[in-house]
Amino acid sequence: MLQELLSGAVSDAEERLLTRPFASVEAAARVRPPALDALHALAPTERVKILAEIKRASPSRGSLAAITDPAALAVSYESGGASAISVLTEGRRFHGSLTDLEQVRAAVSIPILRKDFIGTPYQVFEARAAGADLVLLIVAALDQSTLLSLHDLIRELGMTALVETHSGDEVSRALDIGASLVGVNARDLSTFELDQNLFGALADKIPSGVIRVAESAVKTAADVAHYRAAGADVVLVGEALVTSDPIRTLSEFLAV
Ligand SMILES: O=C(O)c1ccccc1NCC(=O)[C@H](O)[C@H](O)COP(=O)(O)O
Repeated sequence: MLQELLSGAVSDAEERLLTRPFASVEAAARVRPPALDALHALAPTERVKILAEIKRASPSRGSLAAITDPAALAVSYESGGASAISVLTEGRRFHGSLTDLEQVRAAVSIPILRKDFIGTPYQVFEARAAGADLVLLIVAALDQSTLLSLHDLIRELGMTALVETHSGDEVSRALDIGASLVGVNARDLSTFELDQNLFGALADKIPSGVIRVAESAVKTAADVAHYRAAGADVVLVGEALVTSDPIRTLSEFLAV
């Protein structure tokens, strides 16, 4: 499933390349105002931070929320206290787009993550051109040299990579490329199985100085507290926010 999601996202980008050549996207990326400092926004503090996701649908859960106005939802996230916003831009299974990201960029002043299946430099330039400050790199989807070169490009463009892992070996690979922001996804992206204890099992492998992000499977404030107790600096939440009153839910989650 993961390789299918990656190859679908890469071929959709190849389709866009036909009408928006590489050089013009790269130029648009390089002339944007500097990216926001996501490492500062997500830095560890005495309180857990929330990376709030705009998620219409997913392969594991189907349709979640209509979200006709992603910018309005992003404004709610920002006013509810989210530290950064994740925008799922994958179209086939998550029903997102780069237009969503552009609209969110115009509406909020906190960092924005392009959450997608990234496998090529073109997609990284697209992210920056649309206003992203962070880009997701999924270790399981990429060989080590591609992971390193995409990570270097993200940094060269002044952005931050959220390097996502799902095993101890993947955490080692993330640290080997010099990741400063490492996520542990409770969701196995091939089987969709959720393991809320995986973050706690891997957190010790992530050294201090590297920001630790617990991803997925948060339904309640108790779930946020579970991740916080296991060492999460940041918790990434999608479904629980898009299927509730986000401001109320964020206030419960941030009270942990
Ligand atoms: O959510 C899915 O079904 C999914 C399937 C395959 C690849 C990625 C998938 N989701 C991306 C995510 O990692 C989540 O959207 C994110 O961590 C938030 O998860 P949740 O709070 O459980 O909605």
